[in-house]
Amino acid sequence: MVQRVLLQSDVHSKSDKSPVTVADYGSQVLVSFVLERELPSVPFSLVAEEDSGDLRKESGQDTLKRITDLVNDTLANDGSYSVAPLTTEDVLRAIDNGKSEGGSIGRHWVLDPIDGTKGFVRGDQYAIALALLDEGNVVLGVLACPNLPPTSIGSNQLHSSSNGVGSLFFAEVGHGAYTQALDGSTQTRVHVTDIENPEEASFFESYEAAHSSHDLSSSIAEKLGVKAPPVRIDSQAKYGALSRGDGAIYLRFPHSGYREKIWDHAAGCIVVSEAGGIVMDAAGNPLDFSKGKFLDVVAGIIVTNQKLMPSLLRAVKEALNEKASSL
Ligand SMILES: Nc1ncnc2c1ncn2[C@@H]1O[C@H](COP(=O)(O)OS(=O)(=O)O)[C@@H](OP(=O)(O)O)[C@H]1O
Ligand SMILES: [Mg+2]
Ligand SMILES: [Mg+2]
Ligand SMILES: [Mg+2]
Repeated sequence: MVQRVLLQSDVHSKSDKSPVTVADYGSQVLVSFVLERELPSVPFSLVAEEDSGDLRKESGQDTLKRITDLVNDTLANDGSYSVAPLTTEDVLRAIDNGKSEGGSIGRHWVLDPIDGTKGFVRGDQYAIALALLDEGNVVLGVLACPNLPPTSIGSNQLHSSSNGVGSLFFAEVGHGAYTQALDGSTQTRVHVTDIENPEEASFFESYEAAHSSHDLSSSIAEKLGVKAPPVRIDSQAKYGALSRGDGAIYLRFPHSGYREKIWDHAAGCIVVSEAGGIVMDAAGNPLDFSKGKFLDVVAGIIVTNQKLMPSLLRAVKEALNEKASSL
């Protein structure tokens, strides 16, 4: 809904030049509000992407007002909470609830209120991604993908909003991964594909070439013998689609200097792992979510099933060596 009516004036640029919209802030306010109310007995710590800095400036006042109206309309339409309308101060405070640093001690919620903001603004794929860290390990993950159809996708169905209902994925450590349509239909367990032959595999990568090297992934795919063209979609919807076998491999190789954040991978990582897949960095290390808000990965992130991982790792090492020797 917000995606459909979003005005260009509601898209802003952050200090790192990435976009943020009233929907990113509004989603962070709503998730923070609901977590606090639903789980009052759990000490509340939230590591979330957005902060209130720009909204506290004079230039941010109109945006803050629009976020507050959006959140109040959403709460009123939903009707689950009978509370007085939130003030702009309440909204700033709810956003700032997301300031925790995470780490290896205790429990922390990890939130990307809109992952794939560029996809959201384009009308393509995006996700709301929430995970729970316990002593540095991801123990719970939920991915809502409003534009990802609940049935398996082909590459031709991905680049425009689905007018129908989207997909929800969730996983708890040791209990498998599940999906259901976002309208609340029955839950089904998901499994990654059991393809062993890379010639039958297809792979996902970022839609945005600025977020992941398409050249490197194409060289890896070629070495591995993958025949299908890349399926490019925004956000952790890639992890969701992979968890139910829509594709076999996800390759992510950010350009040098970029540091990955935990909220871009925590929920997706547990969904895929509980669906039987493996998520590693390019050196074959598991992702370490215990170091605060950054993920220190070697070169990039690769995801696939147990059978394909050894040959994928070999192809990645070869492609990275070739790239290094050509520099
Ligand atoms: N330069 C650069 N390199 C690598 N990654 C970056 C970069 N800039 C941003 N980001 C992060 O990418 C998140 C979305 O990327 P995705 O790969 O999921 O989607 S896509 O690239 O838009 O297709 C995106 O998440 P959101 O900000 O939540 O949309 C960013 O955290
Ligand atoms: Mg962002
Ligand atoms: Mg993100
Ligand atoms: Mg985001």
